[in-house]
Amino acid sequence: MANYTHDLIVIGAGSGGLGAAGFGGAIGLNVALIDRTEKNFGGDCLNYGCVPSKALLHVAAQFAGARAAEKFGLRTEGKADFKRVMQYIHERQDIIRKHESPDYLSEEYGLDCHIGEAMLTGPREVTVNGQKLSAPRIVLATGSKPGHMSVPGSELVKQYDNESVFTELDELPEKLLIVGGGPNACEMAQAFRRLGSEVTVLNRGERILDKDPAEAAAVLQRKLDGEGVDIRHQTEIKRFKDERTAVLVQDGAPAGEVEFTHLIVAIGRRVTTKGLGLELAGVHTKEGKIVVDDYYRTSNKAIFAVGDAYGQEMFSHGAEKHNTDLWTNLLSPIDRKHKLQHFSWVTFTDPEVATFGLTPRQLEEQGIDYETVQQSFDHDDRAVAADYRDSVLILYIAKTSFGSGKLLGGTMAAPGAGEMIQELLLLNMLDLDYGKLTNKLYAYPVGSRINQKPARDRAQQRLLSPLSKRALQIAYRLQNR
Ligand SMILES: Cc1cc2nc3c(=O)[nH]c(=O)nc-3n(C[C@H](O)[C@H](O)[C@H](O)COP(=O)(O)OP(=O)(O)OC[C@H]3O[C@@H](n4cnc5c(N)ncnc54)[C@H](O)[C@@H]3O)c2cc1C
Ligand SMILES: NC(=O)c1ccc[n+]([C@@H]2O[C@H](COP(=O)([O-])OP(=O)(O)OC[C@H]3O[C@@H](n4cnc5c(N)ncnc54)[C@H](O)[C@@H]3O)[C@@H](O)[C@H]2O)c1
Repeated sequence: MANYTHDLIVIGAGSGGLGAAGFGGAIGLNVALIDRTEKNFGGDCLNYGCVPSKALLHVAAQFAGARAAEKFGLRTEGKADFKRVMQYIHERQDIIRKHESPDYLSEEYGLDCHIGEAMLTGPREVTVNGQKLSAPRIVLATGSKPGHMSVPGSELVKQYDNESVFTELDELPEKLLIVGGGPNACEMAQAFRRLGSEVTVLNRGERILDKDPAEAAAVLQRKLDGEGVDIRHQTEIKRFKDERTAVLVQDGAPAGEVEFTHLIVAIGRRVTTKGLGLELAGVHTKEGKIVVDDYYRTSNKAIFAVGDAYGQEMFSHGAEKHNTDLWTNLLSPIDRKHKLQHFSWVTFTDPEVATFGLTPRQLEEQGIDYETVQQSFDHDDRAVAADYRDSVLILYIAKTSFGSGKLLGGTMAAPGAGEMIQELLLLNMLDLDYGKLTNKLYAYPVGSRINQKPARDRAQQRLLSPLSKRALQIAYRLQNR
């Protein structure tokens, strides 16, 4: 320690950096946490990602609810007052920001917070605002940046991304064009459509949410279609004719033009390392990404990467997982390897699409024998009462000659799916048989009873086989003479 200014230096104060630095501070280490601006503390999640997008979706859901009530006599009119919508979003952010500000972090966790552009200037040295800091370990939690369009004519057009949508957009778009088909595009499309914009989505891929199963994505696609979002697949912008007109290609062939008043680009995120001085610290990159091993180490063994900068699980809770593993490795001689067995993610549209555990591709790569169970909501009493029968639950269950098989993963597309899958995720994390749910008693009619339905059906099938029916009849008659 004597030769270093700090025990640990963390660059980036987003979900990744806050977690890495916060734990160090909590155990009493001398930790420096650096971000380029004070308002960036909280990172993408608080400032331009999870929090504002969920607040926006919340407001949009109020509009959808009011419109849905029209068939029961409520009269509604008008579009959203966008300034008030943004005000609501910013107020929500401010509440959370109080616990992620440099002052709060210094006071609560004893962190030495610096505001400025950080640069690695040696294998264990970081320079910020001309000051040299050093530590035996450095964590890069420098995040990612939104991708932008660079087709001919791009310079004519204002491209909103997830940052500028929440900091610069000051009116409700009349005709909104969204490029992308992932969670960001889907959440934005539904939110703005519900607030009153005309929305067109252009997706390069064959379907929306290509990291979730097709059957689940189809449920959301039908909902978005029903709400009037115009989604065009295998479609891209070839060029911008002017600031309001995009010329399209579909599957390589000309596909007309689309007019818009506003454009949001949601085509994924790129890890950016420009200006970070990686070469001075011997940290290698490949195609712009930081090269990391399964233990979050870069090519400089004193320097680690977590969060979006790690390049995998680009979610807030992905950063949380990385930090749990990282701190295990920083504190113990036995290293914890990065593994992706029990991860989950949720797209917070209506319906939500929630996926957990292993995907079919991972199961096949790992040579695991499994069966797929697909459960409809058609006869679920809660789904009937609350009118969400067009929902689906898909489960992957290990094939086994004993018991009912472990729950390996799955996806639900339904309102509240993100909450409803939580007990399934727990079974999956604890490596338990799916059949454990068979005798769980749910309060009627909670939506999560759907999780039990396939387990009960399977138990009933076994119980009602001709042989077991015969045995049950004999047992009954012997007991009740
Ligand atoms: C629209 C949208 C919605 C999302 N919704 C969800 C969601 O609902 N749930 C979820 O789990 N995830 C969601 N995500 C993903 C989530 O926001 C990110 O995965 C997460 O914020 C990444 O955190 P991070 O700390 O790795 O990076 P960031 O939050 O990007 O933080 C990196 C920080 O490093 C700083 N930095 C970089 N370089 C330097 C430097 N040289 N010097 C000083 N500071 C530097 C930056 O200023 C920044 O503040 C969403 C993303 C988007 C775009
Ligand atoms: N609820 C959540 O957890 C949530 C919500 C929003 C974003 N995020 C995260 O933020 C990150 C960014 O999300 P995203 O949806 O932008 O990225 P993504 O990589 O998940 O999806 C990008 C989409 O854009 C399409 N695309 C790419 N280039 C295109 C082009 N030129 N023209 C048309 N379509 C094109 C792709 O086909 C794909 O559907 C991801 O890591 C995501 O997981 C998470």
